[in-house]
Amino acid sequence: MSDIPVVLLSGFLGAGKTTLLNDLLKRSAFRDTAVVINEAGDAGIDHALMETGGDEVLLLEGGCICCRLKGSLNATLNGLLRRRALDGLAFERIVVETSGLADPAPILHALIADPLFNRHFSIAGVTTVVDAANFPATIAHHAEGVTQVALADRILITKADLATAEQIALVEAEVAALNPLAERHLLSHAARDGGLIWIDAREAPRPLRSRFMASAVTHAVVTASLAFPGRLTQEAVDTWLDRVGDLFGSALLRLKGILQLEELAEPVVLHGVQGLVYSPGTLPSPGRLATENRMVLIGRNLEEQDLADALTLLAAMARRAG
Ligand SMILES: Nc1nc2c(ncn2[C@@H]2O[C@H](COP(=O)(O)OP(=O)(O)OP(=O)(O)O)[C@@H](O)[C@H]2O)c(=O)[nH]1
Repeated sequence: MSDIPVVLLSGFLGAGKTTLLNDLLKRSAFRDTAVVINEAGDAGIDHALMETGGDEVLLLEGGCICCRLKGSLNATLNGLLRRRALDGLAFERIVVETSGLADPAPILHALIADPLFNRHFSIAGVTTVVDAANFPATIAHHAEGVTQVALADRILITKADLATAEQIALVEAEVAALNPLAERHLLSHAARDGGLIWIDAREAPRPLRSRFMASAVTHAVVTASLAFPGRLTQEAVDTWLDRVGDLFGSALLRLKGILQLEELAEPVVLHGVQGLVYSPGTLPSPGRLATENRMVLIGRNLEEQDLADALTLLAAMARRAG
């Protein structure tokens, strides 16, 4: 896969997204990163900026690129791609800072529905920033705060220096209830690592702790995942996806899978958002995922058992070797 990985950086208003981006942009390992921001006013990026053209694309001192969202995200990404081809703008990865009130699901949906996006880019995960002091209040009043956490592949809990140990423990428990599978990190002004924004969803996820993991506690967000052996035909996967679409419709917020297909030597990656499923391709170095299938379903207002049943059905469709 020679496509450009795109990470969505999500998190509620003031949670600390820009602060993390500033740290990321100082790291030499990320000098070939393009950052898309969507603030109308000041970028908040505190590097010395050097304009490379009359438009919204800025070359930062350390070599990174900062680009203001103009029109749709798809148009902005394609604009960056054009500038890369025509003006030699150099970047290998993109981080998109989403608005604090944005639900990542429609953003992911718009990206994967676009054939041009799929030809040149791939989704490399959602990283969500959570404010240790304010998270309970955020999710009590804003549904977007819940979805931002539920759909994350990695969660960074910021402002640990402003919260008590009890507050942090409460936030960690709430975050784990909403999204038991995401990796979690605690950050403060003294201990910050913007590099953690980066996550490649195509990399092997961490092992599941049990055959089934489900969490249905708060805010009606349910997550279920299953690891299972065997190989699936493309036809079986298509049938299963149709079935899942019919059963859950738009209540299924997200689907993430790594599957062994009979037709392919390497495991294939699947992303589904709001009824649309796409595959960015196969995992070139699957490591321990060379033989196993994994599927994660995240839904809203669904029964945990229904998600588990759908996963069991998929596992039953896999043929065992020999
Ligand atoms: N004490 C402390 N303050 C932090 C930390 N992270 C961010 N802040 C502060 O929180 C405020 C908001 O941070 P931003 O990085 O601008 O947050 P944002 O998510 O980009 O905000 P929006 O653009 O409004 O969505 C700033 O004053 C930061 O300095 C942290 O770990 N500790």
